[in-house]
Amino acid sequence: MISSVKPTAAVVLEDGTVFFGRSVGIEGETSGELCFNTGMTGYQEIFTDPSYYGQLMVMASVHIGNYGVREEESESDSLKINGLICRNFTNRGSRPAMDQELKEFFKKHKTIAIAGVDTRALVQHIRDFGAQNAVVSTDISNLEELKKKAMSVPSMAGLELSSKVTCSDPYYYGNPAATYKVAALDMGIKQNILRCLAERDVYVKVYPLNTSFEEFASWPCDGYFFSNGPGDPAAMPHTAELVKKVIDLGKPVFGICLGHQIIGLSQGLETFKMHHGHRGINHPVINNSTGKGEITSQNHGFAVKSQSLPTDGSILLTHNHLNDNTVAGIKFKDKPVFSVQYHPESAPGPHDSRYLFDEFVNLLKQYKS
Ligand SMILES: NC(=O)CC[C@H](N)C(=O)O
Repeated sequence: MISSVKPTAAVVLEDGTVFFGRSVGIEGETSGELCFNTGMTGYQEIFTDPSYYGQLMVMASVHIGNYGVREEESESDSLKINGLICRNFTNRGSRPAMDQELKEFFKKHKTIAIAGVDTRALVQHIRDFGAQNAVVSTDISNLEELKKKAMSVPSMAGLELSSKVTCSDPYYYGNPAATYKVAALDMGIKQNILRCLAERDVYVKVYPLNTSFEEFASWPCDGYFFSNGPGDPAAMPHTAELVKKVIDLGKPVFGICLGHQIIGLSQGLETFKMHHGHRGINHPVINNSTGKGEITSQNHGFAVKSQSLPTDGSILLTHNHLNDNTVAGIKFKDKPVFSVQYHPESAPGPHDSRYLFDEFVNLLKQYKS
């Protein structure tokens, strides 16, 4: 135990390991896939990122809540994680610009948060034994029962979750008089992606996941965007079909994270579930054409298999993750299509990779002329 306070909550892993803590928000029980994020800042953006839907978030950073919440800095309209596990949870944030305490935010969105957990040991456990499911509960009277429940949580592999976080109707973002128009498929799109496009003179029409190809392709636009999102990309064959048809239209296409994975799947590439994924704001990536490194924001548990890239050079490996050499970016040789596994919009994280939005806009410009 790292706290002398009596435990009032626990995380029970499917392998039977138990970590104790105390409840800091609402009482109850929640479950999902355990993952950890190593970012030192940016908890609000992380907790509201729709790509985390279905996951229990362990924050490796020790202090959570110390700068409160500012609603307009959310990446979506609600908290998207299934539950929070942290070490120190601060009840009183100190930042003039905050508009509420993180605790209030968790209460408002009815999301369970527990603190006082030995998160260093828990992160090492996930790192050593891989991602696994767990239950978080504020009732710790029957740990055996919680373990059974943890074992029955559905595996993330094979789960389609985008439909839970996509918009219900199409909407527009940005300036209608902007120079460029882009149709975006919302698989769980982060706000900052829309801001990054709008800031570059792009007007975006955002479509729900279940949009037909005919409808998606009917808006007169200069290019297409496929967003980030939760779940297993291999569980979305209909979306891969739509993406393939869109790519065949010949207009510029850009994809981020889940969008990147589905662009890969649409061309016959394969994806796999990683041991414990990449989630943080200092992941090193190399741009293979410039030889330059970039420090990136990442959040993914699946990746494109490098061995599945075609040997004829029709799809180029533009970026690699420097820690494990996994595929971090691809580009089509003969089409204006490219995608990255990481988050150039950051939020949170460094801005090193914003140039990718500029490259997309350059393709839109070339296409228009
Ligand atoms: N941020 C994302 O788009 C995540 C993509 C996918 N759900 C994964 O975990 O790999």
